[in-house]
Amino acid sequence: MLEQRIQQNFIDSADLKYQSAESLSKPVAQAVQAVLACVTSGGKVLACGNGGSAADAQHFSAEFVGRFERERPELAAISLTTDSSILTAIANDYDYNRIFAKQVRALGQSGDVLLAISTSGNSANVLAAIEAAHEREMSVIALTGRGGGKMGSVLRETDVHICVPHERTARIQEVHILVLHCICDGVDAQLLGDQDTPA
Ligand SMILES: O=C(CO)[C@@H](O)[C@H](O)[C@H](O)[C@H](O)COP(=O)(O)O
Ligand SMILES: [Zn+2]
Repeated sequence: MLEQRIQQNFIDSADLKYQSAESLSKPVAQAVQAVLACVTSGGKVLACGNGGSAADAQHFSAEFVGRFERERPELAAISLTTDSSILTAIANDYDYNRIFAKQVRALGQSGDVLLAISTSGNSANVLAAIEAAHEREMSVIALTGRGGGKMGSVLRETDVHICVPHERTARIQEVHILVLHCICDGVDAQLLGDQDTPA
């Protein structure tokens, strides 16, 4: 019974990845071009999200700043989920919903990219970060699910929306991490060529 349940999770996750390969390849390619244009002209990626999506933001930033699969120059990315002093001060003195927006206003500059991750598309602190990014003339790459939620309706034409066609948070997150790896892989391929076999 338990093993059957586990197998079903694997099957559902794989099925969703097959579906998403078709529907998401275009916006993911747009995201690659957007972050590439940003980091090659001196900009940086600011990444945010809650819970598992906070982990995804950190995972992505680590692969940009450190490396993905191949050696290449360091790329500028900062996760807005990691400085506990900043996070607790803003949450304590203002509101939890402002933990990312105030960091975007402090660090964001025109030409930077906000990577905004939310499976529901409705997390208030991520929505506030998008508003702050637009104020700073940054573009937004939004990773969502469940139809995009409120995030879907605040994005601009110059932003990129990668909306996973599913309702379950866990399944959506599993595609989000694949999308982030595709962005890292796409950036590396554009910078280094696509001939090398990754380690
Ligand atoms: O990882 C999980 C569930 O798989 C949770 O930690 C999940 O990320 C949290 O409940 C988040 O607060 C959900 O926020 P969001 O994806 O709707 O923006
Ligand atoms: Zn999770």
